[in-house]
Parts: sequence; structure tokens; C-alpha cells
Amino acid sequence: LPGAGVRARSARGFRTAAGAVVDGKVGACKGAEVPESKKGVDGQVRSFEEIPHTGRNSWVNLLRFWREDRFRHLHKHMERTFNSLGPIYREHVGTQSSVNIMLPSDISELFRSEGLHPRRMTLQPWATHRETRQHGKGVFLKNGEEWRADRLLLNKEVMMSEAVRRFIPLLDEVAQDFCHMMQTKVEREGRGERGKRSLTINPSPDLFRFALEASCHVLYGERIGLFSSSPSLESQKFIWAVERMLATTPPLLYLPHRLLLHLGAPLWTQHASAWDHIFTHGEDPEGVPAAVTLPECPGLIKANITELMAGAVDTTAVPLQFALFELGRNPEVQQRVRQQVQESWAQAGGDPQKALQEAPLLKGTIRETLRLYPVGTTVQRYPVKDIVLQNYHIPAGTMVQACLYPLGRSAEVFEDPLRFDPGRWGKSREEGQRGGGTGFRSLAFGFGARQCVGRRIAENEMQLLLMHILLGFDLSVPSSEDIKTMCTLILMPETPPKITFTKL
Ligand code: HEM
Repeated sequence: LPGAGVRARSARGFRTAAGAVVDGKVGACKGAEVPESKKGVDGQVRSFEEIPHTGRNSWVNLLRFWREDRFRHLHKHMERTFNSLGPIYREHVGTQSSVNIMLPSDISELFRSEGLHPRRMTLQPWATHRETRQHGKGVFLKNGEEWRADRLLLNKEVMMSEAVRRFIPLLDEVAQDFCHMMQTKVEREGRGERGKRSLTINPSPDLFRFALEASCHVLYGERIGLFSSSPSLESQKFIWAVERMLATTPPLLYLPHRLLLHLGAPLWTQHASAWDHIFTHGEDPEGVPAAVTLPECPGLIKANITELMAGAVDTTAVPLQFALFELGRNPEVQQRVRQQVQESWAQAGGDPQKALQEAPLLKGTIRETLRLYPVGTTVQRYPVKDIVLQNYHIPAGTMVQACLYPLGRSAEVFEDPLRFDPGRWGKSREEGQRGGGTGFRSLAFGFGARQCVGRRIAENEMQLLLMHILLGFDLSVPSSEDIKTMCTLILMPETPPKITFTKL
């Protein structure tokens, strides 16, 4: 790799960029207007060209990605590349070029320069689909002014505290139903004496049903009955369609628009038919969803609600698998969280929002799960002005990616990073963190005005489910070996983990 090894990780961390020799020479940025305070120790800022990279020819790189199946292991590829090239590198693959970073100080600098209308990578394949063209794009696919207008509307419906108060009881109802369904299943199919039975299962299909049922309840204001004895085939098909859409997106992202339809034909066909199905599900008989009350503009509603639905299921069902697994293989942690949950639930008098507020370890469990297994492995931004990262000049408009998987597992940033420890997010502990408690470590939902619009739904949905599961069951795992992970558009287990549920 050109530039490889030049800024390799030393035993004590990454060497600083200042004074580093890149591509065999010490260089300085020519012509960039960089404030004095941003310049490196030798007073010079290095040019963009000098940032270590993984190969200049983007088509050769694309070929390598296909051949070595790197799309599936993008998170591991990033981790390896940071280890060999240092805390910043460039990558050109097909149509995509990015600067990749992973240290909180650099990420904070990136977000400081995002402007009023932060822009993210455009998901070209989604935007090319005919239904998207016909009905318009939702907030996920938009940028600039167009995005801002939609986003302000959606914030009111799903992010503000008033909205949260409205949807928590809906999520709680579904979480409690999930646990009743599980109680019945364990009692019927489990082993051991009555009342103390246990059952080992792969809970993934049930978690997907839970996530779909919960999202529909919030977004359409209706229960679709997925925990009944005969769950609908239509809903199962929606879940498969979202999975297929996510899995086919990354490879298509790297092909140019025109080639997409020819070279990527089989993938494209799968992608388009998956979207067709998702849009069909988005059809609401009345045209207006009940719980989220956007103004009367059917195209806007359809585009946004379809994107919210597509974004809502896998993103919460998958971290729940990881969370159950980590709680199962860390019984002491599980007991600590349960004890707090039991106390808070007893004091809350049936008010789910109050119960969550008094059980911060639940929130810590979600944060810790997303630190080790970030659903979206990167957060992208195009800075609106020139910035300096690691003493390299980054021109405005460059796509810069904060790489969350390497960040979450870095010993530079987290003490004992592979330990699952929800308590590390407590206030007093956080202040003593490595890197001086500067924040920008918990970024699974992104940052600022453009952060995940489903964040409050997702956080509450996952916490409520874990709360009721911990109140009703002891969790353990038949195998505590690390889960192998893969990247579709999201990070997920190669094989869903098995969990043993024992009635308490
Ligand atoms: C654990 C669950 C989830 C995680 C980790 C997650 C993560 C993210 C991230 C990292 C972004 C990009 C943020 C940025 O660029 O700063 C994002 C955007 C988005 N997410 Fe989520 N998400 C989750 C659940 C959800 C849910 C439940 C929904 C829908 C109800 C949703 C809908 C969206 C949408 C529509 C956007 C685009 C927002 C915009 O561009 O303005 N997400 N999410």
C-alpha cells in the first residue's frame, strides 16, 4: 500500500502527523488558508495529497473489494487500515472517495464545520428507484434546504419531549406483549420444572417482529398483531424486503449511476424489487398515518414514513440481539442492571418513562452495545469550510467519515475496550475517561442537526424491551465465544446468537 506503515501505530498510540514522512518526503500544504492556531509543530500544514491512502486507482480498489469480499467486512478493513496507516487515511473505491478518521478530537473538529445544513453521503441506488422518483425523497435521501424543511417537521413528531411522552406507552405495550409471548413460549417449549422453565432459542426472528410491530404502532398508530398465533405473511415479507434492500445497497453504492443498471443488473433487480415491496407496505389505506401527524401532503408523508419504516426495523432488532448476548455472557453485569431495573420499576408505579429515568444502566447497556457493535459503522459529513485534521489540509466539500467500529474498540479512547461495561457511561466515570472526557465517543446515532431522527424511538424501544426481559427472565448463552460480524448496510451477526431464557 502506498504510504502504508509510514504512520503506523506505536505501542503507545499513533505518532503525530507533524513531522511525519509521507510517500518518502516531508511536505507542506501549498496555498491553503489555514489559521495559525491550526498549524502543526513545524508551522506547516500538510497537503491533502499527502494523507496516507490505500491505493490511488479507485477501479483497482473496487476490484479488490469485490474479490476479497471487503464490503462484508468493511468494519474490519477500516480497523486494520487505521492500525497500519495511522488515525487518518484516504480511500478511493469506485465512485466513492473519502477521508477516514476515528479519534474523538478529529471527529469533534469535523462536526464543528458542518454548517446549518449538514450533508451526508447520498444513497444513489435508493434515489434511483422509480417509486422514489415518483413519490419524492424522504429526509434520509435529501440534502440542503430540502432536507432542513422535512427534518424540522419530523423532529416535532418523533424527537421532541412531547412526542416522546406520547409514544413511550405505545412502545411499552408492545414490549410487554413480547414478554408475554416469550413467557408462553418458554412455558410450552422449555425444559425444567413448571414456573422455572428455560428455553434456548435464536431470538432474532422474534426481535424483528417486535421491532416491526413497535414501529408500526408509533408510525401508523396501529397494531399489526405479529405476536398472535398466526403472524401475517405480509409483515414477514416486509422484514425480508428490508433485509434484502440493506444487503444490496453497499456494492451498488460504488458503481457509477449509468453502469449501475447494466453491470449491477442482478443486484439492481433484487434491490429494486425489495424497494417495491417496502413501498407497498408504506401504502396506508387512508393516506395519513395516525400517530405521526405530518401536514396533508401525501407525497411527503409517503416518502418520509416509508424511509422511517425502512430505517426502523433492522436498526433496533440487531442491537437487541447483541445486547441480549452481552448480558447473557456477563452474568454479573446482567445482575447489576436487573437490580436497578427492579427497583426503578417498583418505584415507578407502572409509569414506563419514570422507570427508564431511574435506571441509567439500561441506557448504559444500549450505549455499550452500540459502542462495540455500531449499527451504522460510519457517520459522514462534507465540511462547509476547509479544515485541518491530524495536521492535514482537508478542502471544503470532501467526504469525511467518522469510523465508529474502530473508534469503539480503540484502546486509545476506551479503557479495556473489549469489556462490556454499561457503568462506564455514568457521569463520574465518564469524566475520568481517556482523552480527557471530551465527548464524541458515543456517536452511534450521529451528531447535531443531522443526527438520527429515529433516535428517541430507538433508544426507548430498546430500553423498554430490555427492562421487561430483565424483569421476567434470567439470560445466559450456550456459547460465550465472540460473535462474528458482517457489514450489510448495517453491522450484524454472521449467525444470530442463541440465548437461553429462564423464567425468574
Ligand atoms: C439503534 C438504532 C439506530 C441507530 C444506531 C441509528 C443510526 C443512525 C445514524 C448514525 C444516522 C446518521 C446520523 C448522522 O449523519 O449524524 C441515522 C439517520 C437516520 N435514521 Fe437512524 N438509527 C437507528 C434507528 C432508527 C429508527 C428506529 C429510525 C426510524 C424510526 C431511524 C431513521 C433514521 C432516518 C430517517 C435518518 C436520516 C435523518 C436525516 O438525514 O435527517 N433510525 N440513523
